[in-house]
Amino acid sequence: MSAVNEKKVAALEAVKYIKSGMTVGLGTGSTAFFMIEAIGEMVQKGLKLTAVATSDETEKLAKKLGIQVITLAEAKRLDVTIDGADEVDEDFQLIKGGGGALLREKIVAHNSDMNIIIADSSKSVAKLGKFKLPIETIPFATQLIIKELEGMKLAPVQRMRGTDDYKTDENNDIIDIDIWDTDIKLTDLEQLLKTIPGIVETGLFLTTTDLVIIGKGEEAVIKKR
Ligand SMILES: O=C[C@H](O)[C@H](O)[C@H](O)COP(=O)(O)O
Repeated sequence: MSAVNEKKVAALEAVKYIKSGMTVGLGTGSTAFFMIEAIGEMVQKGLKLTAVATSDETEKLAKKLGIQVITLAEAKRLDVTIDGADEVDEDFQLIKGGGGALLREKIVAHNSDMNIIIADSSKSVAKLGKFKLPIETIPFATQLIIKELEGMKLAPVQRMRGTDDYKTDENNDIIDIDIWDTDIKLTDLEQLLKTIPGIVETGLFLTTTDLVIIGKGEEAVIKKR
């Protein structure tokens, strides 16, 4: 079965956790797309909910499908957030941010009572780091941060869109780094990166995930923390 179908299988399983009256965090990306589409159909059929979007792209899609989008400040707290991931390991640790939405995604995850990650089977890994870890940086500091990360042997590469610097929804830069060979523990690496002024957030989501739903063939494999 194709990755696209596995994404859909996982998404359709995840939306079963949504109940009427909930405030739902909507993730970003090609897997989250199927979840948002399914929620749109549920809303069309009369389900009442409010949603907080993790990116401009998601907000646009949700509104188009008739989902009521509110701000995080209005929501105050979310019942459940459903989002994709670039990699997920057996300890519910993730790399996210392949689509550049990691900052708002991490804020929304932090403010949710439950976080469900949906992914196709290719995202499930024994060890994180084949996927380059995105980190979001303030443009003022980006070039110096790149130098610092080079010194840490993390092979930083600034993300580009054509010939321009890639910009996030918060108008920041993304640097993708290679953590595969690092012997620093992920929790220590996260802490270390966050001590560098100008690094706003990293794509390491180490503690927020409660439930992982992997589409494997026609089946949805559910893993609870
Ligand atoms: O910035 C993007 C998000 O973290 C996505 O959830 C992640 O990149 C996975 O995206 P996709 O479902 O398209 O593989």
